[in-house]
Amino acid sequence: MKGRSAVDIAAQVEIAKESTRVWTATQRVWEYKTLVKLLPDHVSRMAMVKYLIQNGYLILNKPFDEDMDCAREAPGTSDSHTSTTSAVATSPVACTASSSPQEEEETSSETPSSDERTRDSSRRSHSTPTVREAMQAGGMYGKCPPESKLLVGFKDHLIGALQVQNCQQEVDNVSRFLCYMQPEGEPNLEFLNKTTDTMGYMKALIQSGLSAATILNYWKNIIRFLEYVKGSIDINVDRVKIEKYIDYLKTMRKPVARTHSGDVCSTRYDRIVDGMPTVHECNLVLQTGNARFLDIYNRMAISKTVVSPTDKTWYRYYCEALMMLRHFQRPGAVEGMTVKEWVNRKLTDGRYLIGIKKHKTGATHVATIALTLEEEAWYQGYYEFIRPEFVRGECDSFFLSARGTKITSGSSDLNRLHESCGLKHVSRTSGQVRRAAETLVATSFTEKQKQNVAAYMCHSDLMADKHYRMPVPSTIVATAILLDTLPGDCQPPTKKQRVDAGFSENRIYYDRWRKCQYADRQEHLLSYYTYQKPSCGKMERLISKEGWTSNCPNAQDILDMWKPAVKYVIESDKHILKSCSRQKWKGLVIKSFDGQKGEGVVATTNFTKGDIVCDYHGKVITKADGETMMEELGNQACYFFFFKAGGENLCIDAQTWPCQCHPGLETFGRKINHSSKNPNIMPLSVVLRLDDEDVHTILFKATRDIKVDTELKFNYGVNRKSFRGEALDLDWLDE
Ligand SMILES: C[S@@+](CC[C@H](N)C(=O)[O-])C[C@H]1O[C@@H](n2cnc3c(N)ncnc32)[C@H](O)[C@@H]1O
Repeated sequence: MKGRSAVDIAAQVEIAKESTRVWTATQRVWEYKTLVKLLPDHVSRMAMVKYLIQNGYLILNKPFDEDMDCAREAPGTSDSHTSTTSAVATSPVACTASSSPQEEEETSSETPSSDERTRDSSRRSHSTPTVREAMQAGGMYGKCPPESKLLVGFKDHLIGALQVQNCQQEVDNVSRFLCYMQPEGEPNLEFLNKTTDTMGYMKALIQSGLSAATILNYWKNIIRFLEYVKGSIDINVDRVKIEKYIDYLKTMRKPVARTHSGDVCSTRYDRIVDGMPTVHECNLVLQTGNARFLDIYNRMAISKTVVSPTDKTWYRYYCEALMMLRHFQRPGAVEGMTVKEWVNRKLTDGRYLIGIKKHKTGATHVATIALTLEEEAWYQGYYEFIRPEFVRGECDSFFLSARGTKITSGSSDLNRLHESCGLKHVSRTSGQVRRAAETLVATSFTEKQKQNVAAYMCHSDLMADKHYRMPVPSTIVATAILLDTLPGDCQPPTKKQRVDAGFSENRIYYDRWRKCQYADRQEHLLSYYTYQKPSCGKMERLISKEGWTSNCPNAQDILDMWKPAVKYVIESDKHILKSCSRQKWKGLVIKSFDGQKGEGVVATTNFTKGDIVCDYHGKVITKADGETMMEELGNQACYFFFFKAGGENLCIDAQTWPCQCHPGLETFGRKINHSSKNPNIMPLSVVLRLDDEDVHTILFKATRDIKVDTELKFNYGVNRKSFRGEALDLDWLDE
C-alpha cells in the first residue's frame, strides 16, 4: 500500500475486515460429516478434530466430548492409520449406542479360547474404562438399528439353524462391525470391496486396547456372519467374493492369534514361576471352618437347639464352598441347583448323586455331584433346618439368600467364607481349585479317568467335545471317589474330630435314624386326635396297641405336643382360592421314587396341622362316567377321586392330563400316594367360587405337623379286598 492515499488504504482495510468477518462466520465452522468424508480413517479424523478445536474452529455435530477426550489420550495415533478408500465413518445419528462392551462381554457364551484362564484375564482387561472410551473414540461403539434386515436374518439363523439361543452378544459384535464400515443407512455388503477399511477396523480394535482373545472373538463372529450370508438364498451376493473376503479375514487375524498364544503362554509361565496353589491350599477354608461347621450342625440337627441367623448363613456358605472346593463345581452349578434336584438325589454305590440342569455354562450336559453320606447329612441339615426359614415366595432354588431369593453369586459367598475364617489374604476361587485338580489329574490319571473328570467338572462344550462321554451314575460316583484321592485335606472328619465336635462315635446315622423313628411315632400317635385332646389313659392304650418294644414314645410327652388344628374359613380364604385357580401351591415338589411307586409329593417347607396343603385338581364328572373311564384303563394307574357332595356321587378326573385350564402344568393332587397306616393329610370336600363359578373341590388338609422332606400321603379309602377282590395283589394298599 506504499504510496497509496489514506482514503485508498482506509477502503482496503474495510474490505479486509469484511473478508475476515465473512471467513470467521463461514469458514471456521466445520460440519463433522464433511470431515468424515475427507478423513475416513477414524483415528486420523479424531486427531484432526482435536487440532481444529484447539485452533478455535467450530465443529458442528461432532461426537460426544468424552470421545474427544479419548482421542486426546491416545498419543501417536494420528499418523498410524491412513486410508484412501471410500468414506467409512461412525455417525452418532445412524448408530444406536450399545451398553458397555464390557457388560456384554460378560454375558457372552462364545469365546475364542477354550482356556478359561485367558478368557477371564481378557475380560478384566476389557473392562477398564479406557478401553471402552477408546472404542467409542475409535468409532467402534455404535451399532446398526436392530431391525436391519441383515442383522435380523443373522439372528434368526443363529437361533433357528445353529441353535445358539444366547446369541445377542454375537449379533451385537457383527452390528458394531457393520456400523463401523457403513455408518449410515440400512447396512449392506459394500464392505466386501473395502479391504483397506477392514484392515483399519482390525487396527482400530487393537488400538483400543482390546485383548487378543476378544479381537479373535469379533473376527470369529464376523466370519460366521459371512458364512450365513454366503449360504442364504434370500441374499443376492457374489459368493466367490465372500469366500475371498473370508480368506482375507483369516490371514489378517494370524498375528493376533500369535499374540493370543503368547498371552496364554505368559500366563502359564507366571503360574510356573509364581507357583500355583495346590488343591490342599485351595481347600484351606474348608479345613479352617470345619470345627465351626460341625458345631453348628450338631446344635441344629442333633441337639435341636437354637442357632443364630449369622450361623445359619455361614453354614450355607460352607455348604456352597463344599460344592465348589471339594466337588470342583462352578459357582453356576451352586446357584442353579433346585429343590427338585435335591429331593430327587439318588443313592448310588454309597454316594448321593445330584444332577443340576441349570449351571450357567455353555456345556450341554447336566452338572453332577456325588456326595458322601456325611455330606448328604450336612446338606439335609441345611435343607431341613435352615432353608425353610428363608423361604418367602415360590423360589425353587436350593440355596436361598436371606431375602428368600436365589443366591446370586457363589463366588462372593466363597469370598465371604474366606473373610470370616480370617483367610481373606489367601482367598481361593473355584477356578483355582479346578485348575489345581486338573493339573494333578493330567499327571496321574489315565485317559479314561480324565474324560470322566472332565464330565464331573462339567467342562465347557469345547472341552467336553474332547473329553465328554455321557457318564453313567456309577462312573460319576467312581470319579468322585477318585477325586478324593487328590492331595488335599478336605476328607470327611476323623472319628476323633467327630467326637470332639459333639457327635457320638460312629453312631451318627443310627442315632439319626432312631430320632427320626421316634419323631415319626409321635406324629403318628398325634394324628389320631385332630380336634380333641385325648386323655393320658387313652394315649397309653393306643401306644401299647402298636406293640413297639423299644424307642417307644411317652404318652405324656405326646399330650404336651398336642394342639388343635388351625381352623380356616376355607371358602373365603384368598390364598386358597388363588392357589386353586392358578394351580400354584407353595412348599411342594414332585419326587420320583425307586421301584413301582413312581412319583409322589414331598414337602419342601414345614406345614402345621390343619394347613390346607393343596387340592386334587381335575375335571368334575359323574361317578358313573369316572367308573366307565376307569374300567377302560384296566390295570393302569388311575388318577380319579370319587366323592359324595350334596347328595351327588361325583368324581374328579385327573386322568385326562394336562388339563385344559393349565396346559403344561403338573398338578400335585394326582401325584399323592396312598397310606392307610400313616397318612398325614386328609381330603375335604368343599364348594369354592373359582373364576366366577361354583366348583366342587377336594382340598387336602394336614392332619399333623408335616416337616420338610416328608412325603404327603392320604388314605385312598380302599383296601385289597375292594373292587370285588380284584385288588388282592396290590401290596401297596396295605401301607
Ligand atoms: C394316583 S397315583 C399316585 C401317583 C403315582 N405314584 C405316579 O407316579 O403317578 C396312584 C398310583 O400310585 C402308586 N401308589 C400309590 N400309593 C403307593 C404306595 N404307598 N406305595 C407304592 N405305590 C403307590 C400305585 O401304582 C397307584 O396306582
